[in-house]
Amino acid sequence: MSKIPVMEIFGPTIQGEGMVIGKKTMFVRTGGCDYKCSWCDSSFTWDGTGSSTSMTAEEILSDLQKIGGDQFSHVTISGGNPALHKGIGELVDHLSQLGIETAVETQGTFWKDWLTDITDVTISPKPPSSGMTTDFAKLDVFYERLSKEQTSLKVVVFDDVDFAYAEDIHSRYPEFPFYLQVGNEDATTTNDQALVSDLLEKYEWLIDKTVASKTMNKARVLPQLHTLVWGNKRGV
Ligand SMILES: C[S@@+](CC[C@H](N)C(=O)[O-])C[C@H]1O[C@@H](n2cnc3c(N)ncnc32)[C@H](O)[C@@H]1O
Ligand SMILES: Nc1nc2[nH]cc(C(=O)O)c2c(=O)[nH]1
Ligand code: SF4
Ligand SMILES: [Mg+2]
Repeated sequence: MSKIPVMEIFGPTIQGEGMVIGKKTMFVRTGGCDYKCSWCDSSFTWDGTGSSTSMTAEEILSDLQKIGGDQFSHVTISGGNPALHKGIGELVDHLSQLGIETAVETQGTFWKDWLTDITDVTISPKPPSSGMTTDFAKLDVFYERLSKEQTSLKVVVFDDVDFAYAEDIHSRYPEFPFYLQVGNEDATTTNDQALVSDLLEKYEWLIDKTVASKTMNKARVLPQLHTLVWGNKRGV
């Protein structure tokens, strides 16, 4: 039984991003990441400013039920990079035995076999503005092993260079549904009004870029809905 470092368990809330945006879900956020994106909105999972609790799959399930009661049937596992942790396989087994759907958010750098049992897999390769470099051989493994029904690609875009990177990703992996997401440049501000106005302006810019791109005819463009509703608040 391998333990999982857990930073936070919260919900039910709505999935604010990507392929199941708007869906009611619980969140399990794991600690630790192999990346350190310059603009990471969850850097407390890896920069030493947050603390994790080492938990078994059974303990996580019990907390989910304690916090969410019978008011959920979907659990999103995010991080950090949840694909660093072997023990999540057991959690996914328990949840699917209970008829609870699962989602995972990962950047596509480490494969785990339990990923094939996840209902909604979001792979989010990182554009140049993050400061990270994509290992395409690793992404190819995800493309080979996951079905297009259970998977989506989501690229966060901050500028023109990121948009060109997004076009490249979508072209390389055409079978996976593709999502563009507005980048939040200030993931710590508490000035919600200024943040929302800035994010909506960025959203319009990203829509304009998408409309003008023949590569993006099938793409979907989304904001982070939770940020528009709750700003940079944690645990929502
Ligand atoms: C915090 S990450 C955790 C999962 C995984 N490490 C990953 O990056 O895919 C969850 C999602 O938030 C996105 N994200 C992180 N910081 C962001 C920001 N400042 N603006 C918009 N999206 C952001 C990531 O790209 C990813 O899609
Ligand atoms: N509501 C809500 N939706 C989300 N979608 C992805 C999130 C994440 O941090 O991985 C997230 C989050 O933290 N909250
Ligand atoms: S890969 Fe995800 S969790 Fe890791 S630093 Fe980047 S955005 Fe943050
Ligand atoms: Mg987030």
